[in-house]
Amino acid sequence: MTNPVLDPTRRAGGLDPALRSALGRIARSPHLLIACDYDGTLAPIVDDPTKAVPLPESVAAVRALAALPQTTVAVVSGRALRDLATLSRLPSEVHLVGSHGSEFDIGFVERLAPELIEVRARLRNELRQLVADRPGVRLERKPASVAVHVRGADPAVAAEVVHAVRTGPGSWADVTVTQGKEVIELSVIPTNKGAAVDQLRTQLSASAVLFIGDDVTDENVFTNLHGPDVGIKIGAGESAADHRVGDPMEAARLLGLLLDIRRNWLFGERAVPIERHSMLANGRTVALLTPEARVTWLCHPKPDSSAIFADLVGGTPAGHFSVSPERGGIPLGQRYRPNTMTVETRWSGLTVTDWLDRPSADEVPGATSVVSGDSTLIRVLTGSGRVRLEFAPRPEFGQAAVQLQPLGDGLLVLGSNEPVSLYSPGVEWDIVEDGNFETARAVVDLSAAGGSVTCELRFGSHSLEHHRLPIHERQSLAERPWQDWVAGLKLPSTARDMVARSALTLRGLCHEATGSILAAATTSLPEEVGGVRNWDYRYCWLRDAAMSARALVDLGSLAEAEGLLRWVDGVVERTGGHPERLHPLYTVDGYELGAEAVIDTLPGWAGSRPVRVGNLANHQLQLDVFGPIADLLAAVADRRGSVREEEWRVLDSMVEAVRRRWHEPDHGLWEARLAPRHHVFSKVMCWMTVDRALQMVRRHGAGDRPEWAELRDRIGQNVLEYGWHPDSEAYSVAYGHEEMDASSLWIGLSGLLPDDDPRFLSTVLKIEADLRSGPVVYRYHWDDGLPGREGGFHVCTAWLIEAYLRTGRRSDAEELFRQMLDTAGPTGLLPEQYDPLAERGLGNHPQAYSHLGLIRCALLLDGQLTG
Ligand SMILES: O=P(O)(O)OC[C@H]1O[C@H](O[C@H]2O[C@H](CO)[C@@H](O)[C@H](O)[C@H]2O)[C@H](O)[C@@H](O)[C@@H]1O
Repeated sequence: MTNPVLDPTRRAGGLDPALRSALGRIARSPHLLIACDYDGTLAPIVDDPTKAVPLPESVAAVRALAALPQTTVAVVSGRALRDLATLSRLPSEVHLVGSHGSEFDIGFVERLAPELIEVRARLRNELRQLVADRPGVRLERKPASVAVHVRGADPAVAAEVVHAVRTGPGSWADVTVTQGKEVIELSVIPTNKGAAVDQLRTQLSASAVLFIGDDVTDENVFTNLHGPDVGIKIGAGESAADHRVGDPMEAARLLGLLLDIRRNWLFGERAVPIERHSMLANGRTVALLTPEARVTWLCHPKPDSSAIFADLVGGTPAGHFSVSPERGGIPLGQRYRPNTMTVETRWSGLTVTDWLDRPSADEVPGATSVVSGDSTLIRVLTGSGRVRLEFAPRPEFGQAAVQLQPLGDGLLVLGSNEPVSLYSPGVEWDIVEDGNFETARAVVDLSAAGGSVTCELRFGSHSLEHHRLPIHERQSLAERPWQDWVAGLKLPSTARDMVARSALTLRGLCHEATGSILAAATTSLPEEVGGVRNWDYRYCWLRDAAMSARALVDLGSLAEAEGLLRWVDGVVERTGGHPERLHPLYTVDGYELGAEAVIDTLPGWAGSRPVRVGNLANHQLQLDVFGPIADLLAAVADRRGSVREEEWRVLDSMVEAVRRRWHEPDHGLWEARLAPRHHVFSKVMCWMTVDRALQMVRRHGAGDRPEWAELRDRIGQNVLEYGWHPDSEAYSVAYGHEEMDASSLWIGLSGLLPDDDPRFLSTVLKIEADLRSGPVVYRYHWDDGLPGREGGFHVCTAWLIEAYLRTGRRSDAEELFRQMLDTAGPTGLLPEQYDPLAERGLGNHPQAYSHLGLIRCALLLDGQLTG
């Protein structure tokens, strides 16, 4: 394709919008190869080739780009490699390719065959004679070629020389002719910058190439570009490049802009602190809001499906729905409406009220097709000012092309698997295209709109009809079930509001249709900023879910436990009579997860890559999982006063599974990707499974099971004997391993050891000494085989608080609990971890473990639970 020559005086500030948008897109490639020509591109053309040095602005940009992760920079020049290295003085991170692509710095310089050396000698000799009496013409010798420069010659002489070279030695067999700016070059090996760039692309597995060049010799690179690649020609002349800039200085600015965009994308600059996000939920869908009311995370149709808004881990290009006052400013605050999952974000003159609705035919008599039974995200904007809206849905984690079609009172989202529509009466959308994606932008004047505008993002529906109920009634309908539910809880007086919010959060993580409970609402929020400990928690772990349901049972709500136990029943049934083959986690539907995968188009929260979906822990052996379920069954049975038939069946299966496998080493609850060990926690949980089963049969009239009692005692004796590490004077992480692990507190918390047993007391002291750091307790400090480190783990903090209480250290328990509460975000939510040095939350958010720990501690401190 040939482009018209653009105004070469154009400055980067006035960069062609198409080029700016192409730069924005390619800057977000998972692995980007940036290849630049040298003379005329990084270095302005000068008369004396030995004086061509790169612009300092270009050097700064390419150096910084080369230092970025997943980014490779190469200079592909017609110059001899050695000459290029000497003149450019670029650092070794920048790959150099010389002689028009035949000399590489990374290991595949071609050696000349003897016959080619002979041709080169003839060539040098012939050209020397040819230019001998031509003033201003000079030769440049390279390893496999000779360049004849005519820039210094009179134009008539130059033309004569070029003709003589071309028709003379240029016509020899074995000689390749390359003509550039005031230079003609004869090489004894075929050269082709296009092939060289392709070779680099393959070697580096680059997902896109950006190439900048000025000369005719760069054209075979431009011709080879395809797909997401971007080619930029400098200056005038025919070109196959899609874009053009005026001169090397403009190219330098362009590289600077690319650096800014890519760095921003890779490191998620200005990432919102994790704990400051609020969660919306309706028992079916979860979404996260930033403190500025930006919808930053929403997966659909299930909470473990792909995200349609993944801004949280991918920045703006990964999809968001933003609202803000046109005049700017930061919000005055954000809060949950009391005892609901409705979030209000307030600026001066603007309040945004967000909730996830679940319209149902029962609630809305005579409703029309707008009622799909699926989720609707409702955003009510009230106030008096002008408000800016940006709606950028990006289905499939931003990997599916999307179009927005204005229709009637809203927009249809086209390109998503499920129908999605945005009903937004009174909003005039401006649709902007960016590659395969469209974004809708609007400014609404709330005063002119009567003080309020409502946007309804309808999932599972393409209906843009008006809902017959007024919005305030729909808000009440959505809020009442939450309020009624909280009103029915037996909340402690200790941290009452925080406990209520934690309970609502756990309830929000429940997937009502199936009964499963998510471990957290997100994937890949990092355990270390910039680290690789990023996991997908949008699934139902047997352990976490059972502990969550247990916390709600303790608050007096059995429905979530009943739902979960039905889900567990289905999962156990699908093992085909082999409960010992239970996986640690399942999809919300109760099925096995697909393979763990990385979405390399997403840079991660604050640049913490990779972003993973799925979870390899799915294939681990974790023998502890039965304990929390048996504990939940026992708690439910005690509350309800009876045991259901399917619950006995599940209990029998669990005890049988423990009987068959308790003596095996396993991967343990922290899911370290290491060889199996005899984990103390797993053994204690096996003991607890049988202990709670016995408790149930004894309390609920199913007679005694002496063989269970014998099994329980055998497991108990085993772990008490082998789990103790004499050097640590404590129960350690695993048999024969000295390192401590917070989960070993369960030697006492489970009831296996009495509270006043010296071995428990000693274990508590050792864990406190080794693992507590200010307001948090780390899981462990042993080498789990992964690079980097992590924060303190909230649920471990909760376990230590319980251990303090059990061992008579109430004031320590109260103090640590207060510190734990202080780490929560402004709306009361907790992620998985906390970094006591940086004083910030880490890990997936909100995390069920953290909230169930908070609830249990408050109940214990209040004396409502005896432990
Ligand atoms: O592929 P490149 O990096 O652009 O190299 C092409 C040729 O560049 C050099 O010559 C050109 O730049 C000189 C300095 O500005 C200029 O005086 C000359 O007229 C240009 O043709 C270099 O000397 C050649 O070896 C390269 O083949």
